[in-house]
Amino acid sequence: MSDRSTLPPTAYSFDRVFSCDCGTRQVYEEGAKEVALSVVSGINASIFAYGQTSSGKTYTMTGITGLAATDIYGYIERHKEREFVLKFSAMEIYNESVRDLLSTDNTPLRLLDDPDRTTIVEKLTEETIRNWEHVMELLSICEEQRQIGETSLNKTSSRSHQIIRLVYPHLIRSVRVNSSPDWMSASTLAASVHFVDLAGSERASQAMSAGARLKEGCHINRSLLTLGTVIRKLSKGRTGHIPYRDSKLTRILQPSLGGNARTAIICTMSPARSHIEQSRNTLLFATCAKEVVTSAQVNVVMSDKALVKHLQRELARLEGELRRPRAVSMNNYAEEMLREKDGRIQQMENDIREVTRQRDLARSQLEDLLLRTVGDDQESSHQDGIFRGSTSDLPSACGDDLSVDNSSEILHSGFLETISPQDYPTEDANYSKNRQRSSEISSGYYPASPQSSAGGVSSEGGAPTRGGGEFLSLDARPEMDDLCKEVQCIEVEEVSTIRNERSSGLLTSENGHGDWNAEGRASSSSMSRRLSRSRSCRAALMASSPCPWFPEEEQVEYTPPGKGQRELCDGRSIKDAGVDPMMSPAGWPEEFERRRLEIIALWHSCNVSLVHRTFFFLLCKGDPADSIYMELELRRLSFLKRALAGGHANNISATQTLRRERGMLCRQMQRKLTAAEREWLYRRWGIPLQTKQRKLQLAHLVWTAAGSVYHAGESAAVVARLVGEPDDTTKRCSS
Ligand SMILES: Nc1ncnc2c1ncn2[C@@H]1O[C@H](COP(=O)(O)OP(=O)(O)OP(=O)(O)O)[C@@H](O)[C@H]1O
Repeated sequence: MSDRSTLPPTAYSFDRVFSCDCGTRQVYEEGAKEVALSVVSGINASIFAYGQTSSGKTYTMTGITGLAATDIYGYIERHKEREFVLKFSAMEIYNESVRDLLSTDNTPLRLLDDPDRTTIVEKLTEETIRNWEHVMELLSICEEQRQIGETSLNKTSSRSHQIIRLVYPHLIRSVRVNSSPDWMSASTLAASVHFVDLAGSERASQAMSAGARLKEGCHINRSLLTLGTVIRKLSKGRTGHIPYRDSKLTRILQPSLGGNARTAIICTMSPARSHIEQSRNTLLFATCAKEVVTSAQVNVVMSDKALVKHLQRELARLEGELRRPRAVSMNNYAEEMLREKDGRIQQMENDIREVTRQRDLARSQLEDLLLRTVGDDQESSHQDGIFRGSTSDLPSACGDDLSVDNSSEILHSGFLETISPQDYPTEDANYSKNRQRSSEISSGYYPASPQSSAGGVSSEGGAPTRGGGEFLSLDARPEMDDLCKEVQCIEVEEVSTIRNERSSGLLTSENGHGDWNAEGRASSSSMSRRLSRSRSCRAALMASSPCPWFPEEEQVEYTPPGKGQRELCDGRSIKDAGVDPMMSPAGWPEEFERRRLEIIALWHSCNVSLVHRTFFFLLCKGDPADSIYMELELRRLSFLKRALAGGHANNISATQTLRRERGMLCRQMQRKLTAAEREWLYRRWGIPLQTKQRKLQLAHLVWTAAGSVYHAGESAAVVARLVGEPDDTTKRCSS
């Protein structure tokens, strides 16, 4: 008794079952066409015929191959937009040798493995199809070339496995590949369809083979046995080793059996009762084959050029994606930076415009002021017969009407006369007197310190001469000019002209204290304005200082801005001239002190020229009109400070200039001061007389305290003494 579980099933189910009288076309249409035409979509296809000898495999496959080829070619004809190449090749596996059916050369072909795990039949002929007739011609060639032999069952029994392959690479434009978001402008699909007519699967005994036929049968059965094993294993789920390589048939058909292909297996059977065993085997084979699952997919093949193009596009896309988030943030950052820069540039432009406007305004006011004061002075000199008077003459001869030139000169002569060797601190009486005097004079400017009064102005001191009051020697001038470059110059041609005019009697002073008028206003447009002169205007240019080197009369007397006195030299009101109209007269002294301290601190931090500091300091003494110049200076220095902080200005250069300037001061001490004067200065500045580098020390002491008005005044006095001369002072004090 046999075990029921080992018995073959009595019923089988398949996709299609065709009867004996069913035509090949129907088999093709219902069982093979769809699979065969997969190739035009880029999917590999395989159609097998399996069955015992003489069951009609060759008959069926010949028909199906022809019909499929016709349909494929027809499809190509209907789709002219596709560039295609249809290639035809055919081989047979006879006695485990692969032979090219399109070649007369019977040399067995080698099988090679390629990296895609497919098997390549080396040197297999591939015919490019020209037309449908060409396909038919090639099919007939294959039929003729195939090994056939007579068996007991089939006079023309196929003794080999025939594989006809149609390779269908074709170019398709605008297809979407692998659900990629990018449409490829062109892609090449490459697929092939195999038409496999297997040799008969009968047993040798049944075929009653002998001799050569028996040998053939052994090989045939070996291949079919391997095929059956592969199919059976694949039907169980691809676990374990699949023995594709055990036969050439399974090696070549590997992609069609369980890989990337749609496969149709047509099993043929003989209705004869005598073949029931073979029929059952065929049914079992078919049942297993039905369980095999393949993984067919569209095969996209690109040319190197297309591939490079595609990869470049893909690379650009990925780079773009990578860059996009950063680009967005970078763009935001860059935009923010640009906005900030634009804002700064705008601010700087506004500052420059404002500073330029105020500079021009101040310059014109100063020029007017100079015209008036110079004229005043010259007129006074003419009237009193004093062109460059001594300090002793000043109170009586000039009174309030000191000109800039004379005041500057007096500044120097006052120093030399006042700080004459006999007046030096060795003269204790004068020293004490001067201390007292200086304290009085320096009200509002200097702290009452012993030093501030040391060597004070000897306004009561007789009639000193101008001994030693020489100006810079010629060889020192270029150096000075160089160092004073940044001090803006007032062009004094006009002043000279006026001097000439005045000397010819065009301008006269009405009195020593009151207003000036221009008698020649009709002949001189520049002088046509009635120039009102106030003590405040004069003070703006007076080199007055609490320093003891300057006479008492030179000290600026603070004039609170008020009605009638808030008028500038050119007759404009302070408001018109840019002075803060909101500034109350009462608040100006405090504001003046605040601004002056601020300016001194900025000079220090910006390494501003000592000469510039000196003249500015000496010029701005608290007159309300000074607010213009001080505001201008503040803006200029603030701008410079920002530029230095931002690296837009050369601080090193400024430092070097400052160092050279101090060197110049050191040399000027030797040139312009007597030994006694120098000694007095050393004592005053606390420099031991035994020190070797006394002059250098002093030069490096001036203008070094950023927060002391007193120190600034002392420094200004020293520098003015060393570098100043009337004309230079006038020229360089535009700011
Ligand atoms: N459906 C059919 N209609 C008419 N004749 C058929 C049909 N199928 C097969 N034949 C005929 O049967 C004979 C054997 O067929 P075929 O050669 O195709 O068998 P086979 O399975 O290929 O045999 P083998 O394995 O020995 O090559 C042939 O003469 C063929 O013309």
